[in-house]
Amino acid sequence: MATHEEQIIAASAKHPIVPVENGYQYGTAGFRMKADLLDGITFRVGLLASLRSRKVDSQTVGVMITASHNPAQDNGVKIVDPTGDMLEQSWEKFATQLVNAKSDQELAQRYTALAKENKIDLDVPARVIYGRDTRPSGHTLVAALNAALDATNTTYVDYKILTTPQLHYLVRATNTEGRPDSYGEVSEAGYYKKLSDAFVRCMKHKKVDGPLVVDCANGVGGPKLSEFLKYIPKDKVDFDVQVVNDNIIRPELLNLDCGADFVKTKQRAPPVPKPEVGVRHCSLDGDADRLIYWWLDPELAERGGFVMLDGDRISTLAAQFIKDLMDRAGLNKQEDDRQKLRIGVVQTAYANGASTKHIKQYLKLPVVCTPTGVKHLHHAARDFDIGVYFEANGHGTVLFSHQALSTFKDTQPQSPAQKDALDTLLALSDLINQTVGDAISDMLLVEVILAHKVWSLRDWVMTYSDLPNRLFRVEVANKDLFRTTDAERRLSHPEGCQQEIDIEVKKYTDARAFARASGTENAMRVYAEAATRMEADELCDRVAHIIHRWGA
Ligand SMILES: CC(=O)N[C@H]1[C@@H](OP(=O)(O)O)O[C@H](CO)[C@@H](O)[C@@H]1O
Ligand SMILES: [Mg+2]
Repeated sequence: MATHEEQIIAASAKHPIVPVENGYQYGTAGFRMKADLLDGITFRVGLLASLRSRKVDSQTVGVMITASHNPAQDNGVKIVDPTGDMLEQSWEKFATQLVNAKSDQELAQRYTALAKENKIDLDVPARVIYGRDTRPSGHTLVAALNAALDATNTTYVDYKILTTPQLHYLVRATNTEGRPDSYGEVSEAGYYKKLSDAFVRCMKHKKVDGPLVVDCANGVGGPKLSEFLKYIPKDKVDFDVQVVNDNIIRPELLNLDCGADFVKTKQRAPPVPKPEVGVRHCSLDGDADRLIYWWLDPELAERGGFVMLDGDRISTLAAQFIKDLMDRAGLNKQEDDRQKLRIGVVQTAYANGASTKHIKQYLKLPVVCTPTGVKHLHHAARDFDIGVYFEANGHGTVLFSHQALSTFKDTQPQSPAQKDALDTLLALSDLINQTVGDAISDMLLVEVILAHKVWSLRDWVMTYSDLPNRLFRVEVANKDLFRTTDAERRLSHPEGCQQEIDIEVKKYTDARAFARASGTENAMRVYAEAATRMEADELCDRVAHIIHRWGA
């Protein structure tokens, strides 16, 4: 029988890597690029997934093939850990090492070396499950992945087309099957049943505030949302959803002038289908893990008629609602601070300053700022019993600790109102995807909160006023010259650059600006906010000039 190394060498020869000058790096979103570069990379990620499974006592590891909001010709591949979280950060460098091996032989040797260094027994079973978004290239990448799984004697299940959060759900459900902490039935249908059951429990005696048009970016969210809607019992909840931009037959339409990323970055409605004034809308991204609400409101003229409710808004809404429920459930009353459940919000530097102020001063909750990338937010949110985290772009979720869940379950209610609050908290913990940000689950969360509060989108947006802001992309010769500190809010390098930014920021009212190298693109990003639109634009311009000059 051929050894592992021989099997890997033979299989790898059919999935060659395309060398690039600076090598590949497992980044915020795994490996993501033009799909035609990804065959060899996906093969090698398959090798790592099998090592990872063997490292974690043969638990099931996930692989997701998606490029989210990127154009249709791109694709990407990333690993999901057994808990449903993203790949443990200390393993990202192993992915980078395998992918940058120069030959099939070197690859096989690195594989064996990694196994040895990490004390991985290559004879124990390895289990992997995987899914992909609607991109046509996903099909061939799956073949590369299978080849690696076969070469390493890994057992696998192909879940075919899924949203990214569905795969995360399935990984956690698989690894908790039959246990007291079972995450749900191990199937796509199980995911729909869990969400719809929790939604019905949350919506007892409540009504959804009118129709909702959901723009699915012409991605996987379209068919999956339509499927999910079939699970909602019409006699229990009247949820009038119109699914639009759900054309997955023409792949070139994916993320084209629609979807959450378009809405957030362009700050305008997708042109197609023509949005109706006053109707509630939301947009998902290409793999359905981001969510942005919006509508056209001619009466809010200072917003140009287009009003957007982004990740910061979802996060403040959720934090306030959960805090209020905990008050009503009598859980914030404990005299002893050590017994209190700690609720907190995690944001990045891109969160609008007005949202941060609102959370601190009005909701009186702690706010933590982390570097960009959901893995950082997810990690920080774990430090709370109830950790609410969202990136401004609409990616996020709420994490409940074991302590929080057992408190919700074990508290004996003294009144019907208290019972109701405790039931709702428990139902919310099932409704919210705890593994990763999930646009479908987050949308249901928003609908539940608005229904409980009997709020329109306008009521929601009136909770505070966003500071006008601008996000700008600056191309520089070498973005690596720029290094950040203080959760990316300041530049430590090149020395002297931050001082110049500080001088500009001081010239404006309520202003804030920062620059950082993008982790997903070869460019610098500059963000600025200030009291007025003009000031924010001008400040952004000036900081962009500074970055341009230092980066030349
Ligand atoms: C300003 C911005 O939206 N940045 C995005 C973007 O990261 P950059 O490192 O800024 O390219 O892509 C990340 C992955 O999707 C996402 O987590 C992040 O929020
Ligand atoms: Mg996405």
